[in-house]
Amino acid sequence: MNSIAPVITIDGPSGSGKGTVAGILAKRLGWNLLDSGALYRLLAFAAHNHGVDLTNEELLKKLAAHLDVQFIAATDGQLQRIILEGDEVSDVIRTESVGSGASQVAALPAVREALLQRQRAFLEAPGLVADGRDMGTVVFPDAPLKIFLTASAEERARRRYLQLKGKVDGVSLSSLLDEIRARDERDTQRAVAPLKPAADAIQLDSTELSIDQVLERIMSEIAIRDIAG
Ligand SMILES: Nc1ncnc2c1ncn2[C@@H]1O[C@H](COP(=O)(O)OP(=O)(O)OP(=O)(O)O)[C@@H](O)[C@H]1O
Ligand SMILES: Nc1ccn([C@H]2C[C@H](O)[C@@H](COP(=O)(O)O)O2)c(=O)n1
Repeated sequence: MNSIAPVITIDGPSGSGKGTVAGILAKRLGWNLLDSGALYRLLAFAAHNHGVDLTNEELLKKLAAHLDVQFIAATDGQLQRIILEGDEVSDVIRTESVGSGASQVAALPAVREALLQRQRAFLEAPGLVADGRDMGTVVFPDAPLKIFLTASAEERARRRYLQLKGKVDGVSLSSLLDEIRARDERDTQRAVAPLKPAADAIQLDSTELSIDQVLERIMSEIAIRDIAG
């Protein structure tokens, strides 16, 4: 176990429920939270604002190293807030187009390298819940509990549809399914830190499970390992 504090990693494809589960778990345990996907989303969003092409690895690396971002922890009545260059961007970075841009910049080795230390710096006492694609394989390989959360692409598209319906114009189930499949393909097939379960990860298929059932499973793994004090 890390000498600073324990880490629980939750990796998996888009829409599997990682972010939801990681947020609830961090709150329940009173631990810190790393939403690593938000860093890639912020980079894609900042690149768009600064007119940087999503294939320009050298400029993206510099932008990643100097990203002016603040994560404000969730409080009882409020979700975590994200501030980029002084502006609140918590909602605008959640669109599927920013997600797609994030998936493109995330395939660039220099970008991943530039964001590595920034992600590891989230590890502070009393502990960290980190969600993403390579938390258990690359960023925190010594984590005492690694979860790989999946669900069928159809179920993930259905969840996303329910999440966006009424909030985003022109959203359709079939286009969400296409986007999820395209993102899965890019995230699993890239050469560097592809989405895959760590050898010692517990694989959890949430297709037929509620959020509470997923949390219950993870809490029982925490209890078995006695990692939360
Ligand atoms: N087990 C579940 N059953 C039903 N709905 C769920 C479940 N888990 C998550 N959801 C819902 O699915 C949607 C997507 O979940 P979430 O954003 O946590 O996924 P994610 O894996 O973090 O996706 P991304 O990687 O794209 O950020 C949310 O609306 C969430 O409430
Ligand atoms: N550890 C991570 C986290 C995210 N990414 C990339 C791949 C995703 O498609 C994109 C957005 O992530 P999300 O917010 O949907 O979890 O960012 C990654 O490569 N590694």
